[in-house]
Amino acid sequence: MANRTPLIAGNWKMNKDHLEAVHLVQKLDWALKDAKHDFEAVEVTVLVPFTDIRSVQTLVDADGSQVSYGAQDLSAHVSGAYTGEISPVFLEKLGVKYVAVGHSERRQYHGEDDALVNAKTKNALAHGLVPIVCVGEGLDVRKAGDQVSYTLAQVDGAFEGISAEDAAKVVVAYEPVWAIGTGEVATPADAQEVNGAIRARLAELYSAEVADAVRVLYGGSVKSSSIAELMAEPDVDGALVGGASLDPEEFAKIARFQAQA
Ligand SMILES: O=C[C@H](O)COP(=O)(O)O
Repeated sequence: MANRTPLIAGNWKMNKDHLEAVHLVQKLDWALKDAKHDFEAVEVTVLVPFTDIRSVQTLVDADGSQVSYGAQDLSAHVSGAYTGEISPVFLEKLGVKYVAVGHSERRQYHGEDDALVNAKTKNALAHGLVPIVCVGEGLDVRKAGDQVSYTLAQVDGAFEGISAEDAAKVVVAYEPVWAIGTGEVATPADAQEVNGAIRARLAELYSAEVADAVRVLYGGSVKSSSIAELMAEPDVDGALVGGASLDPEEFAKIARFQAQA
């Protein structure tokens, strides 16, 4: 895995209000502290609903927690007449580190295309946020055997016009849509095939150094029982975890994949 620090990111999706968020982060923090989790070795973050961010920030600050927090989306704009949108400036002021961009649920239910994903990725980078750019194919594409070309086209779109310096900061999450929330995990070989192809494409678009720096996560029904074998693949640098991130003990186990007996 070269020198990349693995990242375990929990995407809560539209779950947990701001009070429940405090409890969940507190329990996660305790579980990780009990396990003497080495945050230098494996980074842990939670992507929470916008309305939870302030509460999570207060808790993390008060507890001196090393769990970072982030958002699940951001606007492609900075300010102005964009009703309902959230500026990266607001997120940055709340201490947000990571922001998911182009999650398949945004692409599917909100019509987000590669151009918008690209604009949001640029906006995040311009305001000191680390975008977690989500890519991945649906079942029809997988059945046709076109998962690599389909996903690489999304990568090309997301990175269009982004400098090498900025590209090296981006996190990419490969999430085959057929494995999201279905209990169906891609095999480690499936994940490696596409994650490896993403890294190779970054080397073509930029350089071997940039490709080597970018963390490429896997997402889709990740559990503590599947994380170790996924992480054993050379191009899987962590996980974007949905459902299992709502259970603090389970999520802490996923984050400690290296330490598990
Ligand atoms: O962002 C997370 C992914 O959509 C995976 O969700 P899941 O772990 O519930 O399948």
